[in-house]
Amino acid sequence: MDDVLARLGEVLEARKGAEAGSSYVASLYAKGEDAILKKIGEEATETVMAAKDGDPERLVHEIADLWFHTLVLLAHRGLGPEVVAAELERRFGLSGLTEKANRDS
Ligand SMILES: N=c1c2ncn([C@@H]3O[C@H](COP(=O)(O)OP(=O)(O)OP(=O)(O)O)[C@@H](O)[C@H]3O)c2ncn1[C@@H]1O[C@H](COP(=O)(O)O)[C@@H](O)[C@H]1O
Repeated sequence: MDDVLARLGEVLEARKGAEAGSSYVASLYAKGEDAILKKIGEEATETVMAAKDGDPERLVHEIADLWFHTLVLLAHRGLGPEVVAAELERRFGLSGLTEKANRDS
């Protein structure tokens, strides 16, 4: 899983050098950050609607769209998926320590 996110992050970084209109991501960068934020808002709404709808395939599709557009935002800000992975890992480590402390007390 880390690998596909890392490879996608590299493609998103490389698209910064692409001509506007040459690809979906290049076009989104050219429209500016507000356009990326708008897509994130739309995909978040579509995720909620898919969850209410109850179709698991549609839910996975919409969450993939949501993750994808958040990765585009990160890349636009000069960041890669590894920064979010590191933050989640840090939290997981903290919660692991808390659980261990509770067990040991
Ligand atoms: N993973 C994705 C990906 N997920 C979703 N999307 C696009 O995100 C958009 C989702 O928007 P919507 O659901 O609103 O669908 P839509 O109505 O077609 O989109 P809009 O016209 O409203 O923008 C669609 O156009 C999808 O094609 C993606 N576009 C690209 N990628 C990956 O990003 C890489 C770079 O993409 P390109 O720059 O297009 O080569 C590719 O190799 C892919 O791996």
